[in-house]
Amino acid sequence: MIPENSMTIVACPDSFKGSLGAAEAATALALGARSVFGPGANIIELPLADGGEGSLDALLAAWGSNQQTLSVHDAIGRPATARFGVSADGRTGMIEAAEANGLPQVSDVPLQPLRADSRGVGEIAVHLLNAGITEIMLFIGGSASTDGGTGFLNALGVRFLDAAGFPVAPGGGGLADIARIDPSGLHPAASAACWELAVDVSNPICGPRGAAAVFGPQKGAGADDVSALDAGLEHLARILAAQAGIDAAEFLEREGLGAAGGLPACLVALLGARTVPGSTLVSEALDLEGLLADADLVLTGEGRLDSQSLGGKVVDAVRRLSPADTPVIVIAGTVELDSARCRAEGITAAFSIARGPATLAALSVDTASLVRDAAAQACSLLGFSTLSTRAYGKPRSPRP
Ligand SMILES: Nc1ncnc2c1ncn2[C@@H]1O[C@H](COP(=O)(O)OP(=O)(O)O)[C@@H](O)[C@H]1O
Ligand SMILES: O=C(O)[C@H](O)COP(=O)(O)O
Repeated sequence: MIPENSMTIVACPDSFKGSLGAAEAATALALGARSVFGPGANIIELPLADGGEGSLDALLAAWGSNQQTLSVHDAIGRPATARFGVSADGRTGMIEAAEANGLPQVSDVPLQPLRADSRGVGEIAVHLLNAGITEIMLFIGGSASTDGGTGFLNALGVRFLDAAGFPVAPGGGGLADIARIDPSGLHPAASAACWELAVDVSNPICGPRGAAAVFGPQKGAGADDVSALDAGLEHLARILAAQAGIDAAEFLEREGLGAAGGLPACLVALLGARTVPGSTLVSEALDLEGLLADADLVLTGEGRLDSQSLGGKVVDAVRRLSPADTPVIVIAGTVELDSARCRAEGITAAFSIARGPATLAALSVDTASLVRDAAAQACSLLGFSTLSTRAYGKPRSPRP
């Protein structure tokens, strides 16, 4: 064991999708580091998320608060239970939208791409507003709905009416019938609240890269459904832009509005929500930059380290927020980036957990102990160079 009393190590991985949660991964990295640096090392476990699944757990862990649950409706209107969080000071509420409108929650029945809506997410928001919460963070993605956020706003009291003055059908299938949006019943605390919307994709609301064309098929939409949903979203976006005094052409092309079936569209136009990349909102909420500032070593990880990892995912946030002279080690199931690319991108080194040829199924069974061991291997080498030179080797990699 290499003793090092003053060393601070931050273990801040994403989950290994399908095989290990972020909290378990952080613990495995920490155990690996501890086995090398001993009990004196200050090891901070900080499970992270990129705004998708796991974001609620990451924030609850960091806030030290318990999850709460609420009876809501799932994407097809069935009773469901959704988790959400509230910060210890009671000011900030946190919603992981897929808890209510997630695709997995409705995969026990045939998918209903035209009917599915985001009402249940809005029901959580209403509960938070009723509790006096003034800041609401929404992590969206993995949704079953393509309704442009109309279900959400409807839960908050906004009415979407057809030409005859009747409420349109719920879901993306009703969007084309909207003639008028009536905000007169909007929850009284909604406009004054601060809405932060963490988007997991940068697609616009409609068009070939839009919510319906790109994500509709995974929600069960066939070609005709995609056309109907896309036309409905464009129609909605034009009405919203006109109502909110936003330039329609710019609104139709704005990045991120196509996340979670266009859910941001209504929130941005009617509630003034700010959209941010998911990993950015998680990092800000956890003060990742502040924690990394004091680190002597940063250990992170995820299932697969590839080019996508560098585009707004956890590893991207970690490498960008780590001080330039702090080693950043990635432990991953699959490492697609070679060493030159890693160094060029501000990752000191990346190691796969695989010790030899293995199937994903085999690696998945034992991921925690493999992560722990790979972390120990990396720490042994770093500890050796650190303690023998006291210069830490600081392999200067340019942070982008
Ligand atoms: N234990 C594991 N061993 C090897 N590869 C893994 C393991 N767990 C996940 N993966 C790989 O990582 C992929 C998921 O990547 P990940 O980085 O976790 O999620 P995402 O890319 O969605 O952020 C899986 O499809 C699989 O190929
Ligand atoms: O449509 C959605 O819910 C997402 O923004 C994209 O979904 P995915 O990240 O689960 O593919």
